[in-house]
Amino acid sequence: MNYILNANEMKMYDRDTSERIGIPSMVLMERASLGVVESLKEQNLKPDRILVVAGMGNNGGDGLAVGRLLAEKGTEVTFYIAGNPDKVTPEMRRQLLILENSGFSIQRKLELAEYDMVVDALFGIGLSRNVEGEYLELIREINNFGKRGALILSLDIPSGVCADTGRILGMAVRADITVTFAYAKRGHFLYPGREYTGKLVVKNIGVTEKSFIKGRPGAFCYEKKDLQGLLPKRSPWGNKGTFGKVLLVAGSHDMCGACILCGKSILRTGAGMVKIITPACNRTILQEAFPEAMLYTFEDRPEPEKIQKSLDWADVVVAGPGLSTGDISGELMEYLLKDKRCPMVIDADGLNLLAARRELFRLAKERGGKKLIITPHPGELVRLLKTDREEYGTDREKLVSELAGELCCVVAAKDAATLVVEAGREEIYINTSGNDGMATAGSGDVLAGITGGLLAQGMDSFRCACLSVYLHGLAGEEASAGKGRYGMTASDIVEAIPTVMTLRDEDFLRCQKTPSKKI
Ligand SMILES: NC(=O)C1=CN([C@@H]2O[C@H](COP(=O)(O)OP(=O)(O)OC[C@H]3O[C@@H](n4cnc5c(N)ncnc54)[C@H](O)[C@@H]3O)[C@@H](O)[C@H]2O)[C@@H](O)CC1
Ligand SMILES: Nc1ncnc2c1ncn2[C@@H]1O[C@H](COP(=O)(O)OP(=O)(O)O)[C@@H](O)[C@H]1O
Ligand SMILES: [K+]
Repeated sequence: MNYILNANEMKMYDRDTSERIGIPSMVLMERASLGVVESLKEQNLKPDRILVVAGMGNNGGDGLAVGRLLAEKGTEVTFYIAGNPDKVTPEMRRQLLILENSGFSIQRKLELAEYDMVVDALFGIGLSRNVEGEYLELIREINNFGKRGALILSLDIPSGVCADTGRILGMAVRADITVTFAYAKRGHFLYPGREYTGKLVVKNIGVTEKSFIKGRPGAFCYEKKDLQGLLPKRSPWGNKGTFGKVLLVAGSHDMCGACILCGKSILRTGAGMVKIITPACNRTILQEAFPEAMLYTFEDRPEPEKIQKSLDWADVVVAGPGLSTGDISGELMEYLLKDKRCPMVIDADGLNLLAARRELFRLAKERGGKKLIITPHPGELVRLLKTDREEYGTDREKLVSELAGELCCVVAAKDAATLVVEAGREEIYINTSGNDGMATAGSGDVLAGITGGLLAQGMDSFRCACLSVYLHGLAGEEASAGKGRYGMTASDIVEAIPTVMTLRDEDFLRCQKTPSKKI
């Protein structure tokens, strides 16, 4: 697990490290710059001629120090500074003095020569408003150097990207590599900032969790090395009942594929059994395409006793994929929501039904608590909140939290960077796995299946939703590695689930012994 910080958190921890713990900020700056040089070495990058574009803040200070360290190693460095000298920070002033004392010249007019690399040190996490005037021109120039073939290295965050939201404040540098310090920032992972960040490298500079005394970071993500501690334990003497029975209520006359994609994902994730409630027209195709599933198929309308019996059997309910929003589906959802015994995952048309019928929304809210996970895509989220896409674009995190609060549940708000939020929990999960190949029909059904499969193995709702989203993204990456982002389909994502959940035997055994991580 890794923390993802906003600008205020980073400033607070930087300050604590220098003022309370006592590591001088010039030392932190030197470590940051040494980290940048080290990361160039790690990536085998040996630029001969570089341009450093520095602002008057501490990000600029990092830039001058990086340039100085590279010059020591023989790189030809051109230093350029922008901004009002009256606003220079003490650390940046000191860096300027060091350069002056070392005999370097510093330009105030940009030299349009050829460079192998441009170091973007104009703004870091201190950017607080839209970029204008001289800065706008500079960012355009830096991007032009990039278009002409120079490698663009951003320090901490590409200048112009908002560290808290990933929004572009006027215009931003398009980096090839961003080296950030201590922890990744939200803007590195939230779009469009993620696209501008390029390859992200995080370097330790001496700021640690010891500085979290005034509050922990509000966001985190998972990494591959966490899987061992996160995957549900398997009992060696378990049977298919031990690993969970999932009731999948999905599919309709024209949508059978959703049952298959979702149902297969449930079993591929390790749950023991799946039973599908779906219209009779889907019976033959399901038996052929998905022989592992048990079925209750109905002709005109499902019998309440049969639904009841299925609910008695189930450990977890997944409802919605391909369900359609007709009256029969509405009735089915009502039965499912009224039975509050087992945890439930609602996706797709299940959510559209909640949005269209306030009574169902109310029933969902009543069963909330730890027992409900919803997985809306942006369109479903907007429908549920009766808002519009414009508001979604303005403050997505606020809307997702609002929805979690209203339904008292866990929301996995799907998007290119999926967020997971739980009602009453301050910490949010920001997903970092996956790629645009996953924007393909049925991909969401796979996520609903993974979530149901993990929930059936006894995971807590919030951790289950975070892990499901992460695994789903990893399976998407695996699918694109094989089929490419153009050609991959949701079925490829299903088939990739086992690969991303496979631990080497020794890791698997260790995973059984390590207690599950608390977050
Ligand atoms: N001890 C520390 O504080 C450390 C800080 N470090 C670096 O310091 C950076 C943060 O430094 P600062 O807080 O000085 O901030 P920045 O260097 O990011 O720049 C902020 C400066 O730009 C001005 N500004 C903000 N938005 C503007 C706009 N749109 N147009 C024009 N001017 C604008 C601000 O008023 C401020 O003077 C980090 O990103 C990181 O690179 C690192 O050296 C690690 C240690
Ligand atoms: N550009 C992207 N990068 C990463 N993940 C993506 C991207 N686009 C879509 N996804 C993921 O793909 C899934 C699409 O789900 P959804 O829209 O519900 O598809 P469907 O309705 O076709 O099943 C979501 O989990 C989403 O997070
Ligand atoms: K920068």
